[in-house]
Amino acid sequence: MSVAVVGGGAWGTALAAVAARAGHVNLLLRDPAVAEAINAQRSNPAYLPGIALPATIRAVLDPALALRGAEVVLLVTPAQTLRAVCRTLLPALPGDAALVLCAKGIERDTGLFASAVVEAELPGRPIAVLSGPSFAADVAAGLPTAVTLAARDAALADALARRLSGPAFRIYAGTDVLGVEAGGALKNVLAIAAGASAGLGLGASAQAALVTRGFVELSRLGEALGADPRTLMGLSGLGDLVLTCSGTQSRNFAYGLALGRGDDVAALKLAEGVFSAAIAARLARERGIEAPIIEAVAGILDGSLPVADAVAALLARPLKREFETA
Ligand SMILES: NC(=O)C1=CN([C@@H]2O[C@H](COP(=O)(O)OP(=O)(O)OC[C@H]3O[C@@H](n4cnc5c(N)ncnc54)[C@H](OP(=O)(O)O)[C@@H]3O)[C@@H](O)[C@H]2O)C=CC1
Ligand SMILES: O=C(CO)COP(=O)(O)O
Repeated sequence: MSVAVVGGGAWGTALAAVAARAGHVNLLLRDPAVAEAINAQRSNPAYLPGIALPATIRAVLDPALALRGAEVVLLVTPAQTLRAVCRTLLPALPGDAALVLCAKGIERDTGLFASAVVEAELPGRPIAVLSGPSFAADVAAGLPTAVTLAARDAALADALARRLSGPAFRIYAGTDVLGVEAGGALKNVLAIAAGASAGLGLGASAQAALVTRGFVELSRLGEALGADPRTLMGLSGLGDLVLTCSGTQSRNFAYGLALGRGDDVAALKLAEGVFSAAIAARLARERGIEAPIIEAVAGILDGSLPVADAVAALLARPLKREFETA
């Protein structure tokens, strides 16, 4: 299967590097300087400095050139850009190409996950989602990584998992599209909370409590949205939550850390949780799901809740059972 990747940031470049080990890959991006660096120097200094890329990646600026003959197209731009990117690609997209959606977020104006956005913009296309605990730099460097790829069509998921896996990049196939998307989007919001806790110096015990109670919120909301609990317990849910809450290699954690320390966040890298927090809180509220950590992150980000007050509010919640027994 011939592969094209849309988005030459950290994750698009890393996924292109894996896919290019099994054959030529076109990488569509929009910055001529990055394209030149990839094609001439086999590196992406803007997004993955110091990592050597395979010669079988060709960086391309023209969608028609990049997508010609593509059987699999990975969409790897930020979640809020997905709708516009679909519209840009439409004229050049081969009719039967399978689309693999790699962004982790919720469209903030609509509350839709990536698959629903793409189904609306490019109806009738074969769609899969890829998510899981995987830092781009680790994947591009060939370090062992495992992620999930889900498509409603199980045979498609299996075929894509085989094509896109690499010697150290293991893709587990599944069919729970919504579950994979929910875990990927919600863990980013929770990682901001974990980072803020670290920035406030609340200690390792608080961190563990936040991750654990955060997972309860991810599970409750994910299940209310239709996710299979086993998916939420898997790589794209619990697995990615643990990774993203583990330290500053995560941009979402780093963003929360800066908030907790009272530092300026303006120049920080992409943190998808910033864009998903308010809509995640709204989705929870609409379904009557208690999600105090997600609510707190949304309040901190919209400026209505000072970070210290968020901690006080979480600690002031009434004591209750950890879970209800039958
Ligand atoms: N980095 C990681 O470790 C992982 C990231 N992800 C997810 O992948 C998605 C992308 O992240 P990542 O690659 O890291 O982000 P980066 O910030 O590293 O790169 C974003 C890329 O998207 C491009 N882009 C941004 N806006 C548009 C637009 N409107 N139209 C076309 N291209 C656009 C940028 O182009 P330009 O340079 O021209 O601005 C850049 O190439 C996110 O949802 C993230 O959560 C998932 C797993 C791991
Ligand atoms: O999704 C990721 C790891 O699985 C990357 O996390 P950040 O976007 O927080 O860096």
